[in-house]
Amino acid sequence: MSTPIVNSFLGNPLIDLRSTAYGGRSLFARCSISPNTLIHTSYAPYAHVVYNDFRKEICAQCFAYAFTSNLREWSTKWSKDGAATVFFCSEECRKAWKQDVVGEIIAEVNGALRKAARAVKKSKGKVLSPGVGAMAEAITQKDIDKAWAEADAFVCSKSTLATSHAAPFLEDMELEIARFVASAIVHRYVTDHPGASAITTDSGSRLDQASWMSFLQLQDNELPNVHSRPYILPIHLRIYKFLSFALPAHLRPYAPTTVRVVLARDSGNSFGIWEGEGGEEMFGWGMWASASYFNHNCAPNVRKTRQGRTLQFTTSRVVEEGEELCISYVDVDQPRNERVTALEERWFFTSCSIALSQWIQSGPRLLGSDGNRSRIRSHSLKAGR
Ligand SMILES: C[S@@+](CC[C@H](N)C(=O)[O-])C[C@H]1O[C@@H](n2cnc3c(N)ncnc32)[C@H](O)[C@@H]1O
Repeated sequence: MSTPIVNSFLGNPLIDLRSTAYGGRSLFARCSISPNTLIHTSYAPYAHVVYNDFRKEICAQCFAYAFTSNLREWSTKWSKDGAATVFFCSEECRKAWKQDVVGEIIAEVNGALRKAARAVKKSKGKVLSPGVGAMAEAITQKDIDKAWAEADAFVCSKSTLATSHAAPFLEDMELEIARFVASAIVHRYVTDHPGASAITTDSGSRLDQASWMSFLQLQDNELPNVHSRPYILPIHLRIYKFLSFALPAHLRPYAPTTVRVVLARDSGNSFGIWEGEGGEEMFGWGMWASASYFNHNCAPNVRKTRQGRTLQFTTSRVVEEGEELCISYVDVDQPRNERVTALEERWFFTSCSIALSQWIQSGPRLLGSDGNRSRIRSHSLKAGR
């Protein structure tokens, strides 16, 4: 059965989602738009993770950074037996977070995942993933499907995942990815169990308009991602097996239908959670589903800013009726070859000829003072817009 189309932009008089000939779907101006016009707001990430190293320094609600306030860590906390302790910049943020039960469940899950990771490490139970290394160069969709089917069979045979001896060991960064996926599972669970949550979709402080349906419609980048980084498939399979072992029992049934879907959409659609405009640090990353329809241009006409957990998109110049609305995925001040490499490796496209020719003609001047500095930070596994 095909997934019904969820168009988050319906009803927005300014912008429209259309197909392009060069790069999937993209957003276009429905009318002439003045500079500095807010054209889209994406209220909260559907899935996100703050790196464990930043846990005490980042407000769990608004992502404020303690060091910006000359503090080493936040002192307002929430804690519960078995859950990961959560830190806030203010009582107001703590209250807002408490009101939205998703945060509390995620904290409990993070506690459970950490405990499971320790148990696995202690038991030294490393399970080798289905071998894909040898064929990584020429890997096809069929190979990937087969590897996931094998992982499904492994996960479904209860005995294999009954003890930590059988569950795979995850490196620190892999555990961060597992926590990211788990946050999407919690959102699904809470949506399916409205009694568990005070979540509403009409308030700016709650879930994005994004539902699981709209999440499913994000571009699936599994194959290009595996081609670009062949080592990622065994990692993804390990994360799936680990979560199937480590998730609390009520969330475990979501793993088979969620883990692969989220991992296939993470690359190419996620945004880094940065210190702020022009900030140096990336604290983690998230997926704001409705924010992921802006295509890239090295001479962008839209600027992305983050206000707490909300992403806002604002025009940086006059945009004509019918013109495409683009952000830049990379630092426009980077040398051209670096931008091209980053776009190819992380967003899987090379056909940015229009964007590049515009950039070459105008130079970085045109992009100058709009404050849009979406940088790419290389990491063994992650890079963020
Ligand atoms: C965040 S998504 C943007 C929305 C996407 N076009 C869609 O249909 O879902 C990023 C992906 O869009 C495509 N894309 C974005 N900008 C592009 C460009 N300038 N040239 C070619 N493809 C582009 C690439 O496939 C990239 O991985």
